[in-house]
Amino acid sequence: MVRVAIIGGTGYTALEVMRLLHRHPQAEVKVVSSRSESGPVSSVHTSLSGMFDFNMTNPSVTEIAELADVVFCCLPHKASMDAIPSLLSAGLKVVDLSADYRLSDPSVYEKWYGHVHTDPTRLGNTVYGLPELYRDRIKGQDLIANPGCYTSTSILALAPFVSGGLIEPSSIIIDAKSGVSGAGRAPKLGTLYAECNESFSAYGVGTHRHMPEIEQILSDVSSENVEVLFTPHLVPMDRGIFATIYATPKAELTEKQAIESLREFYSGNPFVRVVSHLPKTKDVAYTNYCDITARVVKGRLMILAVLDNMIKGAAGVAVQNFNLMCDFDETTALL
Ligand SMILES: NC(=O)C1=CN([C@@H]2O[C@H](COP(=O)(O)OP(=O)(O)OC[C@H]3O[C@@H](n4cnc5c(N)ncnc54)[C@H](OP(=O)(O)O)[C@@H]3O)[C@@H](O)[C@H]2O)C=CC1
Ligand SMILES: CC(=O)N[C@@H](CCC(=O)OP(=O)(O)O)C(=O)O
Repeated sequence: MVRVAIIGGTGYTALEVMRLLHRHPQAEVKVVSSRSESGPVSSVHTSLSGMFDFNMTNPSVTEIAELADVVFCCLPHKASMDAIPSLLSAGLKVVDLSADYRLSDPSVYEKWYGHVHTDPTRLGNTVYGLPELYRDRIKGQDLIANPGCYTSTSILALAPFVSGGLIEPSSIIIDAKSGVSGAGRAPKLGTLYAECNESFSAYGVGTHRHMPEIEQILSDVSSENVEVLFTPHLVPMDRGIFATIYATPKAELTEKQAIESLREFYSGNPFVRVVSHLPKTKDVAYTNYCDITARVVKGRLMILAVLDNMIKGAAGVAVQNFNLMCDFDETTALL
């Protein structure tokens, strides 16, 4: 049995990690750490009643290392890189759900996140936890940088086409929409009910920090430098990401060929479903699936992809990475 600690216990992704690990036969959640709460886990996350009734605590790193083997670090970026070096030094394995270890260049991190990275030597040496692309590298690692929700949707949709050299690498436009839980549980003006309900807004136009993350990974799987225009939108629904992506094929491409390229690339990958219908966020809600299809319209390629931001976009892929790190079946607790 692998002993697990979860840090940032009151947050949304922590809740989803707990819900998934509850049915994991080889993992036991021993610690749920919180700065702000000390009562039973199930008093904060009432949907976990009867499942996690022990108290949240705020243990030291040494205490966590005595009680656990693997940490799911469910903190915001910046707080995460403050916590992770000492967790690793204490011999713990870590799945980091934040963005702190995803980018490989400290100066790119500083530019997009607006502060200096305090653990820069690990950037560029930490494996990006998208199993469909980096499965073999994830196995046996001590630290995994779990991908973002918009980024997973966009990268999974585009990887087959950029790696196959099928599209112009600077022609890509990603129009992405997220449910409100993507912004986390901490109260913010923009996610108050009266601000976002019955409203649909774009944000971070040209400045969103997921743009360099998408470009870094797509350039890594392609032989060319990939540049994208990425625009996120907030949609008044609880959960789900929908990405509509446009790109110019390098040579004539039929819809059948485009869908076939997706099918070939994801053959043997249990959590990417290449579908022929137009996918909906409800198709993947509460699941670890990413559903993708493609269309060719007026000679342009359109790729449409959906996933649940808190499962395949965060906690689900984190458990997938945990399974790979611990040499368990990748699908354990996820199907
Ligand atoms: N929500 C989503 O769909 C996705 C989230 N992510 C990433 O996962 C991470 C967690 O997200 P999510 O669960 O939604 O976030 P939440 O805001 O819901 O929860 C984060 C938790 O971290 C703790 N925390 C907050 N600020 C600090 C701080 N400054 N120092 C230490 N602890 C802090 C709090 O827990 P406590 O008070 O209990 O200590 C808080 O509840 C983030 O990095 C996020 O960007 C990634 C993909 C998708
Ligand atoms: C709706 C919403 O606010 N979404 C978040 C993205 C959440 C996520 O996946 O991001 P990280 O893990 O990279 O923090 C945002 O735009 O910042």
